[in-house]
Amino acid sequence: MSFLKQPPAPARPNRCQLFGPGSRTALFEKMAASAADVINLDLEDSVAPDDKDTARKNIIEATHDVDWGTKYLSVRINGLDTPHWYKDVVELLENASDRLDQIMIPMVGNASDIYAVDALVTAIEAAKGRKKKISFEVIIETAAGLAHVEEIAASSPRMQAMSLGYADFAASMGMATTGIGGTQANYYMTHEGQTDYPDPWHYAVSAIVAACRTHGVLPVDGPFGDFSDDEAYIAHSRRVATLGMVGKWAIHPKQVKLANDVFTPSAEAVAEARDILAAMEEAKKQGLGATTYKGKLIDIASMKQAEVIVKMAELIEG
Ligand SMILES: C[C@H](C(=O)SCCNC(=O)CCNC(=O)[C@H](O)C(C)(C)COP(=O)(O)OP(=O)(O)OC[C@H]1O[C@@H](n2cnc3c(N)ncnc32)[C@H](O)[C@@H]1OP(=O)(O)O)[C@@H](O)C(=O)O
Ligand SMILES: [Mg+2]
Repeated sequence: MSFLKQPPAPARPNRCQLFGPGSRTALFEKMAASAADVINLDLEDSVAPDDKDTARKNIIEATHDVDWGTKYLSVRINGLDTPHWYKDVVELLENASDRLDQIMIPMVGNASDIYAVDALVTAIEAAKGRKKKISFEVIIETAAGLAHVEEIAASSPRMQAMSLGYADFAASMGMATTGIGGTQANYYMTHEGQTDYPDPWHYAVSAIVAACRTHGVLPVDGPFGDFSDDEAYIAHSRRVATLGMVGKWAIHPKQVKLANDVFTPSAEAVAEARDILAAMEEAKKQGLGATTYKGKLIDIASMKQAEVIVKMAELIEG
């Protein structure tokens, strides 16, 4: 291991982040009753420009009036290139109840964006005597955000999670698609009559996971727009879970179970991980650093892989 230690990510389940517009108050109780670990009340893209002030008032009231149970309650503010964001932060932090856990900052391009929000949040917390320090999550959804992903992950002790925002990311990168995540019809390879569809998002997902794991931040996958296609949502979730992400957004309640199923280690996976740890304990007693499990090599690195799965399962079991 390098002398540079990899800090642990926040020890809380983050399998699914259910989004809902702050302008649709009828959804709030349904969101609170869902099985999502995280709730994202939205002031940005799902709220029309004329509804921003009403949505902000609705969300502030919902932090007082709705029972959010044990969910992690996050509010997505507007981007720092808009005339709304400072009002989002000031009015939320001056009026929302202590139930508010987190602010989601969209369209982040560099660490200075986070510095600006952190300075404003810190001042209001002090002025209002807020007890609970607000955590941050960000969306990587621009070319600049991806180019500066590591400085963003390291930008504030408040940073807890980082998501990939597919629609804005595709637009910012100039990608020839209007799809929000998933397989893209024109991103294919052919060989001797066979057609294969590789993953056009692979680099962005891996870059976010690497930056997050280096700085102890939760890597999360963003939206999947076609909520009629469960199979594609599951396939996309399995790919990003394999690459190290801990959860995915739901833009419709039917996606919550799909995400929870993929990002909750299966009983078989946990049992196998525990078997691997037991086999390595046995090997250690015999002075061995490597042994076999089901005919395959396992060694000290396999223990770290197995510990990831066991720790996640124990975190979710609570
Ligand atoms: C694109 C990137 C993003 O920013 S994504 C995040 C921002 N977008 C959102 O927050 C959208 C959230 N979803 C919705 O607003 C709605 O789900 C919908 C507009 C997609 C569909 O609404 P509707 O037609 O009302 O859905 P149904 O009739 O199918 O609803 C069935 C049932 O579920 C209830 N419902 C609907 N949505 C939600 C929800 N989000 N949470 C909880 N419950 C919900 C609905 O009321 C019905 O309930 P009922 O059965 O009791 O009637 C972009 O930024 C990027 O960069 O990537
Ligand atoms: Mg966006």
